[in-house]
This record gives sequence, C-alpha cells and structure tokens, in this order.
Amino acid sequence: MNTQPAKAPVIAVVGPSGVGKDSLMDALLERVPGLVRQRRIITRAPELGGEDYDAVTEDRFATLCSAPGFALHWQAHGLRYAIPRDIDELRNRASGVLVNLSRKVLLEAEAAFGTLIVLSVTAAPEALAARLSARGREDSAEVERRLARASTPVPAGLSQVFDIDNSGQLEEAIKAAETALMPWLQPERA
Ligand SMILES: Nc1ncnc2c1ncn2[C@@H]1O[C@H](COP(=O)(O)OP(=O)(O)O)[C@@H](O)[C@H]1O
Ligand SMILES: O=P(O)(O)OC[C@H]1O[C@H](OP(=O)(O)OP(=O)(O)O)[C@H](O)[C@@H]1O
Repeated sequence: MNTQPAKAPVIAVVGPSGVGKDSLMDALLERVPGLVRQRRIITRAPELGGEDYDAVTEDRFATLCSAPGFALHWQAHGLRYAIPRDIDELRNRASGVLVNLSRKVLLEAEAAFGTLIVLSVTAAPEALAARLSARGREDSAEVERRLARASTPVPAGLSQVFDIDNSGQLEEAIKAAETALMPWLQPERA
C-alpha cells in the first residue's frame, strides 16, 4: 500500500499579459496559509522587476534544459521560460504551489503534475491595454504584440479550470480565487 502523502496541487495562474496574474498571486500568498510560489527561470534581463525570477542567458537555458531537464518549459514573447524540477520539493511541504504558466502548456502541465488547478484570469481588452501601458515594462510595440494574443483560449480537456474575472477591482478577483481554491487546500499541510 502506498503511504506517501499526496503532493500539494500545482495552481496555474494563466491569462493574457497585464490581466493581473502577478498581482493576484502576491495577494493569495499573503492571505492563504500554506501557499507558496514557484520561481521561474526566464531568459529575460535580470533588472526588469515584477515577479521574482531566475534570469539566465539563452546558453545557460539550453544547458539547464538538456540535463537534468526542466519539469516544464515553453517559449513566448521572444523569451524562454521554465519550471525547474525542484517544484516537487515545494509540493511536499506546501498546501498549494502557485505558478505562472503559458496557456499553451496546460495539458502538458496536467500530465506532468497530476493535480493541476487552473485559475484562468480574464479582463476587458481596454483594461489590459491601460494596465500594460501603465506598468511600463514593455515598449509600445511589445504591448501591441501582447494585446494581439490576449484572447488565446485555455485548452479543452483540463480537469479543473476556474474563470476569474479581473476587469473590476482586484479585491473581487482575489475573493473569487480564494473561494475556488478553498476545497483544494489541506489545512494540515499549512
Ligand atoms: N483589478 C485591477 N485593477 C487595476 N489595476 C490592476 C488590477 N489588477 C492588476 N492591476 C495592475 O495592472 C498591471 C498588470 O498587472 P500584473 O499583475 O503585472 O499582470 P500580469 O502578471 O498578468 O501581466 C499592474 O500594474 C497591476 O498593478
Ligand atoms: O501563452 P500565453 O498564455 O499567452 O502566455 C505566454 C507567456 O505570457 C506570460 O509571460 P510573462 O509572465 O512574462 O508576461 P506577463 O507578466 O506580462 O503576463 C505567461 O507567463 C507566459 O509565460
């Protein structure tokens, strides 16, 4: 008989650029005991701020990707992103592991992680445009490119997807996410 405790769920927060994924994850980390966030490896310059990420060069990314490999990796916005295999350690000691993923790797993520809960964050197009411009991390051409792919759908066939509307106040989106996650988070892991 397998007596190993179940690993904590991986909670993928997905949606278009500027929709509020990082803001929502920061709030959930403050409010929900036992939640942790998986740092990503990104080929983005280190000084650009926003989320806490592990900035690497293209060469370093390729080396890490070949051995021992990543749990998950993808390409978007001219950058490469990866989730390291040490996400497993977080899953053993947390009640849930938040991670920012591309919508296009969600089926692969569910196959890799088993228990995957998807928080699919949406907002009105005009809100996205205003927020991306105000954030100021990307130039206007890159903002246009990101807006053009805003309506990419979440793939069909995932087990657990919750739609979180962040068109209005962030507080409303935080409450909706907390409600969606409540049944999944085991207090004894916190
Ligand atoms: N509900 C909201 N109302 C107004 N501004 C928001 C809201 N949610 C997030 N923002 C702001 O929008 C910008 C983009 O949010 P961010 O969390 O970085 O999005 P993402 O990680 O999805 O790109 C940030 O400046 C953030 O403070
Ligand atoms: O395939 P998609 O679902 O469109 O996602 C593509 C990428 O966009 C986001 O990147 P990033 O976090 O760098 O940008 P953001 O904070 O502006 O969303 C997300 O985390 C993915 O890495």
